Amino acid sequence: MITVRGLAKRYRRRRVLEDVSFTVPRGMLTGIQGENGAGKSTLLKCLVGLLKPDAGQIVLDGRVGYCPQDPSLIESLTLTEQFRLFGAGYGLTPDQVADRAGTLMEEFGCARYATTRVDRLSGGTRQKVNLIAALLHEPDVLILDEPYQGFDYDTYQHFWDYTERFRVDGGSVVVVSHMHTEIARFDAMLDLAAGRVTASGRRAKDVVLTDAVLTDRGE
Ligand SMILES: Nc1ncnc2c1ncn2[C@@H]1O[C@H](COP(=O)(O)OP(=O)(O)OP(=O)(O)O)[C@@H](O)[C@H]1O
Repeated sequence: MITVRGLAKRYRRRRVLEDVSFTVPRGMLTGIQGENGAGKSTLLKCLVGLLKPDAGQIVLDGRVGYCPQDPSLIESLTLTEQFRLFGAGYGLTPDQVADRAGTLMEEFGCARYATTRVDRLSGGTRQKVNLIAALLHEPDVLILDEPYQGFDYDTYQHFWDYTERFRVDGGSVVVVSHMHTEIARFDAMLDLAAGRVTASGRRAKDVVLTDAVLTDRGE
């Protein structure tokens, strides 16, 4: 579960997030949309602790997998080495990393690049590595910033299948998406504009933060 209340963030005098509040219950797939520069990536970076908000509270339950908009990969490492490094950061054993990375590379169609250096990969394959790195430790909460840029059609479909399974298994997912054709996939959509979010979609009421949610959580 993700709970955000009264989040505010500015860069010097540029106020990007004014007062953002929402919740994403377990088993829910929520999109975030908004025009370029609306603050979507800023919001996600605050969620995962890469940016310190100026005000507000964030509660994330469980392990978090974060896929940044721009892959933060080490160019000179092979995929296997890259995942070993991420795995160590997550506290996984080398055997756990090998097992999990092997499965995910097969699933996302990049196993043949296991011993290829990152700087020799195509843009779409780099993006697969970026996504796999976020999934390696079997997170409970997924925070994905335009994760499918450059994916071929099969991988794109596979991404949505994976996300759907993750959601059905009780995970919480937030995806920044500009793909209006995909809007029906989301349980709810958060529109970010002028530093605030409004919710739409079939489960819009479930992402609106109410005092009841906060009371349930004992806050
Ligand atoms: N480190 C930074 N320092 C100063 N301003 C920044 C910084 N990062 C982002 N900004 C500004 O904050 C605003 C929000 O940026 P952000 O990247 O969060 O938007 P976005 O909604 O993700 O955009 P896009 O759809 O283009 O990815 C923009 O005006 C951007 O120029």
